Amino acid sequence: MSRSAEAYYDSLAQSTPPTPSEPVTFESIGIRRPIVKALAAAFPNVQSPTPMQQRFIPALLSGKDVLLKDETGSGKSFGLVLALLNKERQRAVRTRSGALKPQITSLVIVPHRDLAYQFMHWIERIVNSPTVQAPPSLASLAQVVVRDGGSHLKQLPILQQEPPHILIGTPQALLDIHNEQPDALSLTSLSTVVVDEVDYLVDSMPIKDKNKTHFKSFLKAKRKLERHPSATKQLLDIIYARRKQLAEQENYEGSKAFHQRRYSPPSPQLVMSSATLRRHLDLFLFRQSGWLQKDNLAKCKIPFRKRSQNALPSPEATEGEIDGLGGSGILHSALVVTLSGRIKNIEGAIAIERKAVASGDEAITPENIFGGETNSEDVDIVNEANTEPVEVVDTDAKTRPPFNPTALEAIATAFALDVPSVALLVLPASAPVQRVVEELRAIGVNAQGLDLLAADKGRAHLLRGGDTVEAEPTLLVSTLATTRGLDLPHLTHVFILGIPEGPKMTGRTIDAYLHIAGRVGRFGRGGRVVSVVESTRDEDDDDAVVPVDEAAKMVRIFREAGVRPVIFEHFD
Ligand SMILES: Nc1ncnc2c1ncn2[C@@H]1O[C@H](COP(=O)(O)OP(=O)(O)OP(=O)(O)O)[C@@H](O)[C@H]1O
Repeated sequence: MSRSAEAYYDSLAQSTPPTPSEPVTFESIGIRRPIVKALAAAFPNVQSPTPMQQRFIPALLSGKDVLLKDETGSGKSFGLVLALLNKERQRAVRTRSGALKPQITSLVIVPHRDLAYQFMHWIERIVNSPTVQAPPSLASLAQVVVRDGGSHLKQLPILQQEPPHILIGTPQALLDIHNEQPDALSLTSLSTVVVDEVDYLVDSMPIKDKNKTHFKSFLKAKRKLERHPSATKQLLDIIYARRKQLAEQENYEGSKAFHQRRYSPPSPQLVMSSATLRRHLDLFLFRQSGWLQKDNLAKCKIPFRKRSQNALPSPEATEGEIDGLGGSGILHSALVVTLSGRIKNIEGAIAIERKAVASGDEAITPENIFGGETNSEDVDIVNEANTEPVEVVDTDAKTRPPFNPTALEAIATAFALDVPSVALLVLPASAPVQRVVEELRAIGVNAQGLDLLAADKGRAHLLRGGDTVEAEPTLLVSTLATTRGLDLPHLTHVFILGIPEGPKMTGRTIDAYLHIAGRVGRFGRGGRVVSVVESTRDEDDDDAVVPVDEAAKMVRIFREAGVRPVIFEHFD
């Protein structure tokens, strides 16, 4: 970037926020006019930058490192895409023939394949906007590298022949490519590196007091983490090897190393983003990693607003008054499946006034759906409505169901009663998605695996706006590992099976809950989050000693996250 451009963006980043009478536009924060026009045509709902986009986009365009933290669904990833599209194409290198060859400008590291494709879809939509005349080829603008049965290595020649402006990839796929052909990613001459969902990709340990009893096991776990760094850590260590070395030197040699750092060749700016950033990770990134330029860093963060108990909604609150996480109007509920097979609301849930979401005059009750034993005739009738042919589940040939059937039944009932259009079910990280889809279909739910590569399924959900109502409500099924950061605009409900990141309760558990819940309530929309957990408590014997059960953990998650659960009306 030229010095004058850098100074211009820097002045935008430094400038005092405009007064309310001065409308802030994407152009006024440095996005070029053709991109703004294409954006307006492709995403008519995106009219002006959010306050956080107003802060981080100019900072990114000025070449600063950026640490970005804002609520789920607040437009962080989308704003990053706009800023990256806006960047000047990276310095071209002279080939032997003397021609100028473009290089990869920005590398975006994301935790899973579907998020990579989401970035790609956004770029594709902007580029294919009718306002863009003679659009560049999509491959020259952006490419995705993900591990799909080893096919990512076949992409090497394409990457080398036509390096994209923006390369989006999952960490292991990128590392594989780098190990195979170190020049292919031109890692050290990139202009920008973005790590989205950084707290998922870079692990760190909470700081422990040496006098505490578990200090030895903490040290052991810490050493293990250091011996086996995540693929993202390895990549960042490669890209920022020089920065790291100088940062370490600076610790010992002070100002001499500081001057060396100032005059050493530029390294790519680093942008890291997430809705949750625990203090120990913040400290690790800032003090220990050596990746960031501390004196050229914009920290664009809103603090996590953990509300005090008093700030929680009163029992008399109505739906509109509930200020949920990740946006206003999210309702959080939890259904508990007891040892005796009952399904009931979690202890402490409050009742609120609520408009019925399910359509139709006839009252729908759990009994109407699962009144007695579900027999095969019932299943066939309901399945007729499914748009997809259903693979018949031969239960005899199958092993034991991976989940408590009553828990799946609770989800099916809640889905039938409350979901008007599209809901998401999030399973634990390594759960068998297809198997659960089959089990749900067998009990009449129009379930589909969330697959953003299949044009007729998940991808369609991703690309459509938020106002379409499905002819038949759909339940998209995914896992914790594949939902981080996904934007499904017309989702109204999220169901969570079990304790996220369980069974141990740590800060990551709370963060995982916040991220899953954050798939609804995006950009000020409402939504509902329903967890379904099992209880191991004996209802007939209050004094029986039992191991800490999922229901008790769920109560703790709500408490730590500052959420008061509300009663899911259709259950006890
Ligand atoms: N300035 C804007 N005005 C209106 N809508 C916007 C704006 N910026 C982004 N959006 C919309 O907000 C939604 C959420 O965006 P995005 O996925 O970037 O959020 P996020 O903060 O990255 O969420 P998460 O933390 O869950 O990853 C998208 O549907 C996007 O179209």
